[in-house]
Amino acid sequence: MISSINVNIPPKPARSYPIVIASGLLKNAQEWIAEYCHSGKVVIISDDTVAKMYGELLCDNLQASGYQVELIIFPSGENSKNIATKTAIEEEMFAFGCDRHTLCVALGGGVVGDMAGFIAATYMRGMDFIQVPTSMLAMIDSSVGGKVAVNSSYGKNNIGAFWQPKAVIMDIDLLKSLPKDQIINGFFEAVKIFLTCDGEHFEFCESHLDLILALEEKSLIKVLQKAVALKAMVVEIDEEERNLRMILNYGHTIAHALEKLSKYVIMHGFAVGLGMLIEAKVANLLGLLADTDFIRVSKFLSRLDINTSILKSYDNQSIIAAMRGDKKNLNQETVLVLLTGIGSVKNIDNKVAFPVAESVIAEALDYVRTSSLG
Ligand SMILES: NC(=O)c1ccc[n+]([C@@H]2O[C@H](COP(=O)([O-])OP(=O)(O)OC[C@H]3O[C@@H](n4cnc5c(N)ncnc54)[C@H](O)[C@@H]3O)[C@@H](O)[C@H]2O)c1
Ligand SMILES: O=C(O)C(=O)C[C@@H](O)[C@H](O)[C@H](O)COP(=O)(O)O
Ligand SMILES: [Zn+2]
Repeated sequence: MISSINVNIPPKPARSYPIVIASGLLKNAQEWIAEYCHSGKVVIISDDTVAKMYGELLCDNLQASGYQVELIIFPSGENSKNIATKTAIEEEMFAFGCDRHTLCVALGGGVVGDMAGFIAATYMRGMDFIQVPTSMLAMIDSSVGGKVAVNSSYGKNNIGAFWQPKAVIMDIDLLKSLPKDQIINGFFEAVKIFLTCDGEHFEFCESHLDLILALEEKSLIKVLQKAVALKAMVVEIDEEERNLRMILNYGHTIAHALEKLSKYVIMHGFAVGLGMLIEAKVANLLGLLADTDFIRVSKFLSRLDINTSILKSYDNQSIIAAMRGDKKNLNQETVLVLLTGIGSVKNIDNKVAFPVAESVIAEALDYVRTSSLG
C-alpha cells in the first residue's frame, strides 16, 4: 500500500511537496528520482552506519539508471552534527563538481536529514533536496517541515535554516534494521504530537503500544500517517515558527538543555520523553493540567523506559541556565508549551508558548528527580 500526504506551503505552491509512505521504495528509487533530478547528477549524503546498509544499494540503482552519483559519508551520531562536518561535506561536493542543479539526497536518520538539508539550503545559495528517512525518528518527525540545522558549542540546532525538501520518501522496510531503543527513541516524537494535538491517537498508542514498537504494519502506518499529517498541518499554518509551530517543541526546552549538558550522550527522543514529563509537571503545578491527566502521561512515559536518573547528574541551576539559550525565549524569559489536557495545550490566538517562573521549573525538576515513575 502506498500512501501520500501533501505538505502545502503557502504562499508558494512550488514549495509544496509529497510525503510518500510505503514498502520497497528504496530498491525502486529509479521510479521516483526522475521527477526530482533534472540534471542527471545526484549527491547522496549519509552516515557510515546507514551507508553500509543502504547507501550502496541506492547508488547502484541510480547508476544503473544512468545517473551520475556520489555518496558522501560522515561518522554517525549527534556529535557529527556540527559546522566542521558540514564544511568537510561541502568540500567533497565542490571536488565532485556539484552545482546548484545537482539533487541532494539525505539518506539516514535525523542527524543526516538536518545536516544534508542545511547543506542544501546554503550550497551555492540553495539546491533541491529529498529526504529519505531511515530511522523511526526521522520518519515520524524530522524529515518533514524543513527545519535544518547543526549544533554549536552554545547548544542544539542553533545554526540553521528553514529549507523544505522537494519530497519525503519513507520506505518503512528500512525500519527493520533499526535497534529497539532507536524505535522507542523515534516514537517519543509521535507521543509529543498526539499529547499536544490529538488525544484520540494518544489513546490508540496506549492500547497498541506493543504492536507499534514491534512495527506491526497496520499500527505503525496509522501512527506514522497521523503524526506526519498533524505536523504538516502545523507547518502549513506557521512554517517559520512565529507562533503555532512552537507546539512541536513541547518537551524540547528541557530536552535540549539535557542533551547539551550530557554532551549528547542522551538520545534526542529519550530527552524529549523526559522533557515532556517535566513540562507536564510544570503545567500540573500551574493548575493547567489535572492530576489525573498528569498521572496518565507519567504512566505512559514510564512504559517507554525513560530514565529519570540522569537528572541526578545535574542541579536545577545548571539545567535552567542551559534552557536560557532556547530559541523560543523572548526578552530573556524561558517560555514553555503547556499541556491543558491529553491532546490540548494552552493556546491564545495560536500563541502556544508562555513564560514560566524558574521557581516552578525547579519544583517540577525536583518532583521528577525524586519520584518513581508509573
Ligand atoms: N528537523 C527536525 O524537525 C527534527 C525533528 C526531530 C529531531 N531532529 C533531530 O534529529 C536527530 C535525531 O535523529 P535520529 O534519532 O534519527 O538520530 P540519528 O540520525 O543519529 O540516527 C540514530 C542512529 O540510528 C542509525 N540508523 C539510522 N537508520 C537506521 C536503520 N534503518 N537501520 C539501522 N540503523 C539506522 C544511525 O546511523 C544512528 O546511529 C537529532 O539531531 C534531532 O535534533 C530534527
Ligand atoms: O519541526 C519542529 O518545529 C520541531 O520543533 C520538531 C522537533 O521535534 C525537533 O526536535 C526540532 O529540530 C527542534 O527544533 P528547534 O527549533 O527547537 O531546534
Ligand atoms: Zn524533536
